Amino acid sequence: MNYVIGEMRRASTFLTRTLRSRTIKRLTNGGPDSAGETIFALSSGQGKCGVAVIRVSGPASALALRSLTGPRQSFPTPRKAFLRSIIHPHSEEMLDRGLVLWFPGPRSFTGEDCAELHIHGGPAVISGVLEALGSLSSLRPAEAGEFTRRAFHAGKLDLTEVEGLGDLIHAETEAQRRQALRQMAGDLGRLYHDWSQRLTRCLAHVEAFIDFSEDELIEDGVLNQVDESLSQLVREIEGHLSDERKGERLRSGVQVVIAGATNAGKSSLLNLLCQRPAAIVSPVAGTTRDVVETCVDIGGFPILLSDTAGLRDTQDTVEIEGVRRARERVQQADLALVVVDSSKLPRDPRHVAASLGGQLGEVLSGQASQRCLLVLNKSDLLSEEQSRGIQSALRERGDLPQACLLSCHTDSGVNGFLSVLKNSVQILCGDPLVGGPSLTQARHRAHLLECVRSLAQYRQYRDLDLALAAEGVRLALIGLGRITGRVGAEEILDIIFRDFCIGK
Ligand SMILES: Nc1nc2c(ncn2[C@@H]2O[C@H](COP(=O)(O)OP(=O)(O)OP(=O)(O)O)[C@@H](O)[C@H]2O)c(=O)[nH]1
Ligand SMILES: [K+]
Ligand SMILES: [Mg+2]
Repeated sequence: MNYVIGEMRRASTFLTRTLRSRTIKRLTNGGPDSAGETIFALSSGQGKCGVAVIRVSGPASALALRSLTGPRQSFPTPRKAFLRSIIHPHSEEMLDRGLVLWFPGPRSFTGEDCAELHIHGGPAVISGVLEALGSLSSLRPAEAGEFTRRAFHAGKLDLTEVEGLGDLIHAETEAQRRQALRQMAGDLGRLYHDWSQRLTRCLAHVEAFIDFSEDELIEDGVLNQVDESLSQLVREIEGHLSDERKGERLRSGVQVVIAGATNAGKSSLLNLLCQRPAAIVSPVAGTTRDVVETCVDIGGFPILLSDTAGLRDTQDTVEIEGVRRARERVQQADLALVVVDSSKLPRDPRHVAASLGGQLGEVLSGQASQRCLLVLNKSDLLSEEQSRGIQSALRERGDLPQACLLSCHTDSGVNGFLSVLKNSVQILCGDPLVGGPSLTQARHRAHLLECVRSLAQYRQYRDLDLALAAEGVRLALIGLGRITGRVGAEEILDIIFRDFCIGK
């Protein structure tokens, strides 16, 4: 978009006003109060290990490194590892020999001067070196997350990248690692940043229209272009939101519930999937009452598996509560594994599908859209003929969900079931490397919804009161900025300068 802006004076008034009274306040609280302090911490895990890494960040990092390596050893060149004796600065006792690294700011993780000491991982060595660092008056122990917070304030990472880093540290399965790594690399942040920039441009154009249209200093059609850009943006954000929570699910684990009639073998299936006797198995109907939960990795995807009480009518008050909890879990689950005792299915294959449909309805209680898999257990109890009959009934299963015939006792059919389960979970989580980056947190979803709502305000007031409409765009921008933690006056100015070619 090109504007015909005649007067520099007017333009600069507009800019100043944009800056002073309409700027979006920096959402990052300015910066760390602790800037200027030098912090240190053990960055590797607690407990005995081969190598431990101690990190130092802040202006006194060089001093700390010099103090702990003594005057007779040369100071390391940047970003290279050097073997050095680590010496207590006051007692001059040698504490260890290890690798030291020097990362002068701003080319460091935190953007500040940083040092790393790679020492032996024994508890006494670690505490000795930490004590030596603490004995230097300019240093103090870091608080939780303080290194990353400094990296954020230095602009090294935006909030989505910080969250990606946190997720990477906590990733337990391959797919979680891939998703976290992608987010940490800034894919998600870039997507939101691109949206922010487009919104900012729209906002600048609406504001310019408010200020200059009366004097006919502005091209016609500017607002139409804004309308079009905003509609396109809303479509993209809504597309990103309608991902069926794939990324969030992968991040926090897919909720899979095992449900069905008593004694169908639900607890046996749970134990088989987690490879340990997590739940009690017995021939007594109604053995499981509480929900039994366990986490399993199915083909790289994280699953939160819950075994539930068998569904039946009962007078036992404890069991009644168990059944209530089971039904609640089924409602909340991403995927239900409905377990059926196949040895109790009708002998006549023509009646198998109807019987399965009835049992399924009993478990799902009307939730037709619920994703589920049928697990026909105890196949070891079937005759060859029965087994063939069930298989053929399943081939013509009509509107029944996918079904697997297996035995928890002999493991027959279990591999086939595992691959069906993996496929279902993969569909629920998506491939974190394919397509746009996934929405991974409820926090992002909330801010994006806020953004879409605010853009509806723009449309609502566009022809009634342009100032109110512009406010909608501004609120949308704040919503997006909250996700990355970066919406600043400077960014608005950058775009205004670029688009308006003022003061080149
Ligand atoms: N023959 C055979 N028996 C099985 C199989 N799976 C489970 N069972 C037996 O079926 C009985 C019930 O198994 P559970 O795993 O306790 O069944 P459940 O569905 O959890 O039962 P509730 O918790 O009481 O609802 C036990 O005696 C198991 O040993 C199987 O594949 N074949
Ligand atoms: K049982
Ligand atoms: Mg059980």
